[in-house]
Amino acid sequence: MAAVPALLVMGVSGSGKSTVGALLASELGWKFYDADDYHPEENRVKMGKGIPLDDQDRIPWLCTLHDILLRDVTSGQYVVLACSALKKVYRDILIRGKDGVPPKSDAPGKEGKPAEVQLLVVYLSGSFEVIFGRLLKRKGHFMPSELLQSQFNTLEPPSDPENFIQINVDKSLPEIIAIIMEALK
Ligand SMILES: Nc1ncnc2c1ncn2[C@@H]1O[C@H](COP(=O)(O)OP(=O)(O)O)[C@@H](O)[C@H]1O
Ligand SMILES: O=C(O)[C@H](O)[C@@H](O)[C@H](O)[C@H](O)COP(=O)(O)O
Repeated sequence: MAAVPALLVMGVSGSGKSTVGALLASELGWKFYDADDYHPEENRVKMGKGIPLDDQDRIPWLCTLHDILLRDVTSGQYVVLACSALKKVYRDILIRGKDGVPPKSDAPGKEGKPAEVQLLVVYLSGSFEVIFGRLLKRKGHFMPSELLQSQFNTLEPPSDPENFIQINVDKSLPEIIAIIMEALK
């Protein structure tokens, strides 16, 4: 697999993004970002009330994350981002910024190619039952476990031609890290 300067660890709430992402960044010596830390207050309040986010809530947040990734990668900093990135269009925004948002039909065409972040997507997949069980045990987090079904409903697993690997969350953390390290060789 070609070398990439950025890893996106994605999946539904409770799939292990933050845990795997932080471990991986530490193992690789790369900078770690947790997308949860970049949600505006309104998004946190909304999720805290048990209301799922929609595209309007997520798109500005994803654009901010793209800007951070692009800034770091352009300066030679390698990064790991843990982010739900549930839909294909969300991952496109992380890669291409707002140019990843599908244009409105009357929008004029864009000249030139937008700046892209080359990333490998690590998709943490698992059953509703396993992940719900982990969320129930997780303490001190603003995300209510009742939102998990909406996360599964929104989820568009990555598929070709996206640059991705899929790992089942039934595996232990050391196994998951080893698989990702192998994919980076
Ligand atoms: N592979 C794993 N095996 C067992 N427990 C895990 C695994 N990955 C994550 N966990 C646990 O599951 C819970 C959810 O993980 P977390 O990283 O917070 O998920 P996310 O960031 O995707 O919401 C945490 O309590 C974490 O310790
Ligand atoms: O796009 C979203 O709906 C959110 O990003 C969501 O997917 C995320 O899961 C929350 O921020 C809770 O954080 P945890 O993923 O850590 O539960």
